Amino acid sequence: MQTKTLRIGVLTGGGDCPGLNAAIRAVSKSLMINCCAEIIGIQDGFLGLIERRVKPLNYEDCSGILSQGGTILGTHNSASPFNYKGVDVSDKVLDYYQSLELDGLVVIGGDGTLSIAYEMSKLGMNIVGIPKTIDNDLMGTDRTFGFDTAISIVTDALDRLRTTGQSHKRVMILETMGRYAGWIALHAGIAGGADVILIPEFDYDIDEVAKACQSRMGDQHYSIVVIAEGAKPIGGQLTIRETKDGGGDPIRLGGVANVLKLQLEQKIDAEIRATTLGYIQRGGSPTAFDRVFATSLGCYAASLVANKQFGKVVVLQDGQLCSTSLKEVAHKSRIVTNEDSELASALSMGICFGNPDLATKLHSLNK
Ligand SMILES: Nc1ncnc2c1ncn2[C@@H]1O[C@H](COP(=O)(O)OP(=O)(O)O)[C@@H](O)[C@H]1O
Ligand SMILES: O=P(O)(O)OC[C@H]1O[C@](O)(COP(=O)(O)O)[C@@H](O)[C@@H]1O
Ligand SMILES: [Mg+2]
Repeated sequence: MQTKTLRIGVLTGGGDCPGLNAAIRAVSKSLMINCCAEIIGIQDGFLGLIERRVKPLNYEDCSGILSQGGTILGTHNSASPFNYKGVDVSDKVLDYYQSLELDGLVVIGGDGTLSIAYEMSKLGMNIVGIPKTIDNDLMGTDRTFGFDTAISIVTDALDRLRTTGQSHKRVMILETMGRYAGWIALHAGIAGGADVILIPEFDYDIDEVAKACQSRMGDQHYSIVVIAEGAKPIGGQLTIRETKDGGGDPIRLGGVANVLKLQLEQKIDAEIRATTLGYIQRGGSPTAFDRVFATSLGCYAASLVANKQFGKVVVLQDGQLCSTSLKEVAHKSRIVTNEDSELASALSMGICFGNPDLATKLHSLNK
């Protein structure tokens, strides 16, 4: 009796990030090598399932892409089957999935894409998730791929801002991405030796920030401030770059570095310059760490598919790869908490977070 070839779809959804091609390559090659699977690439995330655009991926398609940024499949960060131009087309997406005769679908995405994946799995799709995003804000995993590359890019930018800031005796502000989570700013801020790190999790007191910058002006004559795009002053508003219609969160953040510059100019006697790094943070080649991590996640996902362990997402917990249910990660977001060990290190190094409550936390740690 002839056994049916396994047919597996693969899609990448949400904002692109370095390592997507490494993950596509790993899950596809691993399934081809170990299960003789046929791989169907879904184009542009869930939009490809809505608009019925797919292309078979062969072994050669998945070769030579390990170090490439972006995604060979394309992606989309506002298309949802549950809200496509205001209409719920999830039943049509399910019909299309069935007509493709797929045995399963590997969804490489962040919190938004994996929330869609969870809802589609409840309708009957066999889905395995792989966590990606520069934001590192996915619940249930200690890390997502793309994050390491993003923080190394931001760290490099901070090293460069330091030499120009030092030469001109200026306050240099750098704005990072990350939506409502401060992971990129926190980790790159530590790696880049920032004096001030402002993140969405803790609203900042402008007087605290001004005090930290002013004291550095008298001593070192320059200072480095890292601010996450989702940070805001106590009692203030988010800085919104644009709102986009479509599914999910319509808010696109951006521009807070300039807001902070204007606020600080009222408070301190120093020249201030603001830089917004933007999409540079998620373009280009992944770091060696992200290549290895994305490869491991892809291979683990392939083994879940081979064992028909659907409704799961591969995660990293306490240094070990394992899986959790899509339900555990859907409709949630992981942010920096008071208990975070890197936050504690930063506080202990005297980095200002513009928040007196956090300084109190440090005092209680030292008691
Ligand atoms: N909580 C949610 N529930 C359902 N769908 C969501 C949710 N959040 C976002 N989405 C959908 O997922 C898309 C991708 O989310 P986004 O956060 O941009 O990317 P990522 O998958 O990288 O997190 C959004 O545009 C939206 O259509
Ligand atoms: O590409 P857009 O629509 O401007 O979105 C920008 C957002 O995407 C990100 O780069 C990545 O976020 P996701 O991983 O959720 O897609 C955020 O850091 C940023 O706020
Ligand atoms: Mg997201």
